[in-house]
Amino acid sequence: MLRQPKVGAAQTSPTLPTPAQGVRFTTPIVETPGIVVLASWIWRLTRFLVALPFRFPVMVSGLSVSVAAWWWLGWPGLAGLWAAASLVSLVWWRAWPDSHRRWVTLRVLAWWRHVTVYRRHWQPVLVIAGLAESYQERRYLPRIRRVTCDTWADRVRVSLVAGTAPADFEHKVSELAHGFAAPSCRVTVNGPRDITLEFPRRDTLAEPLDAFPMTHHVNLDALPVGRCEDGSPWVLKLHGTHVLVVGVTGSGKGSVIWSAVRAMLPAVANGTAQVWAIDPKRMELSYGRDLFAHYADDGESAVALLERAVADMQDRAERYAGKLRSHVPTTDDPFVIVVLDEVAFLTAYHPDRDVRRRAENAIATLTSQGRSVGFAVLAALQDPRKEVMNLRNLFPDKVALRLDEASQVDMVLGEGARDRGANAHLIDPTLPGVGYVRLEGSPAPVRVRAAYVSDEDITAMAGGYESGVVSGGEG
Ligand SMILES: Nc1ncnc2c1ncn2[C@@H]1O[C@H](COP(=O)(O)OP(=O)(O)OP(=O)(O)O)[C@@H](O)[C@H]1O
Repeated sequence: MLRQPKVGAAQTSPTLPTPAQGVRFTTPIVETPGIVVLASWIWRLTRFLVALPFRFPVMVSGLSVSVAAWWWLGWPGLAGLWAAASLVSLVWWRAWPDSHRRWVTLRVLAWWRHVTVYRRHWQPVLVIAGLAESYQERRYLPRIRRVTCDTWADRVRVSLVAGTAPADFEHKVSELAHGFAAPSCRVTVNGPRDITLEFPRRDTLAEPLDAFPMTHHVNLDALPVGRCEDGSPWVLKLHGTHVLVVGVTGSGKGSVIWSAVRAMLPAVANGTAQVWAIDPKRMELSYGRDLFAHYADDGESAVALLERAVADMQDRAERYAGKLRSHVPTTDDPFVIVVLDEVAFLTAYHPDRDVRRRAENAIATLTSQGRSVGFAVLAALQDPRKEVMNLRNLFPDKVALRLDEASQVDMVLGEGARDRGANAHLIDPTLPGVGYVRLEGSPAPVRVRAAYVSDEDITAMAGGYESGVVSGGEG
């Protein structure tokens, strides 16, 4: 029989564990004398005033000079000083706009955003988002160390409360973005208890990008295919890797594939690269058929193409064995990129089991052995689930365009990508070509948009590469 507890034998409080002993010693409550409270306020004010010139040197010196001018020269002196400062700023802005933007405009903007947005809304947003911590009935908030601005985003450097982790912020990026009225939020870890929150001020990728001009220059390790959110070029490495582009229908997978093919054209034209294309939908790649060394559009011919690529790759590997450790594209041994539109057609949807099995074997062999001998696969896929495509981990580089479900983000970009702000499932359907990638050397996903290669561009490309080249231009 269960023992009934005696009335009053075990007293528990909701916040403290059950005491081990019957007699409890507690700290007496002592009222703080008024003089101590006052002294602490005076100390804090003095500390603030002493730190002010170090924290805001330009603002404090500007204010001090203005007060001095008013004190010694009166109102006309102050007006003259401000007129002279405005004139200098105007000349500076006209003559050296970049340095003016860096040293004046963006700094004033950062100060303004610090005061009117981040400091003002910091406490309510963090408390409501659940990022304020409580300990012994006191509330602790992460502290804003600094706000900086560049042309497109605000960066808020934050000191974390001891005992919390950057992951707490990574899980709340959506709340933070909405809380500070930004289109998105990204968390970067700088060091222990030191993170930066990046809030874009506007969507820099809202406008479609035209296809880049064709040039004579090509770098297979960095093909320009679009633009990153910060305005820098988005470059795709194809030589020495394999790339999987995932996105729902209409998300713009074709623009990534065509931008890559377009950027490769100089190498295709001089014979140091070949594009082998598989186009089960017969819509996406058939337009530029003349550009491809080999082309297949049904299950049998697609598998034959893949098996031929495997045979050529193995032949090359045999020739290189013991002599060469990496591939350099030449006309005898060109770089071969196998472009596979809707790879699931071959690996999951084709009615013939034998075709599915042979295709899967060939893709697995190419992706696991092709890198060092100059064979790469660039594949597009709509549904990243394992049942549909169980080879996705053989692709070292992946691009997540608009996806159906939140859970698919980590399937494509790897564990933790969604927590770090890669909200591919929330991409606006009116922005095809927008997606997230993980760039080399950085765990944080970057938002990108592929350039749009129109049907006319493809016709021009297929019609003759030389006629479309912009001489000397950069792609
Ligand atoms: N980068 C882009 N910029 C602007 N518009 C684009 C871009 N990419 C695609 N579009 C537009 O979106 C439409 C659908 O794109 P696309 O056919 O490439 O998508 P998809 O992902 O390949 O779809 P599916 O899987 O059905 O073939 C295109 O017809 C084009 O109008």
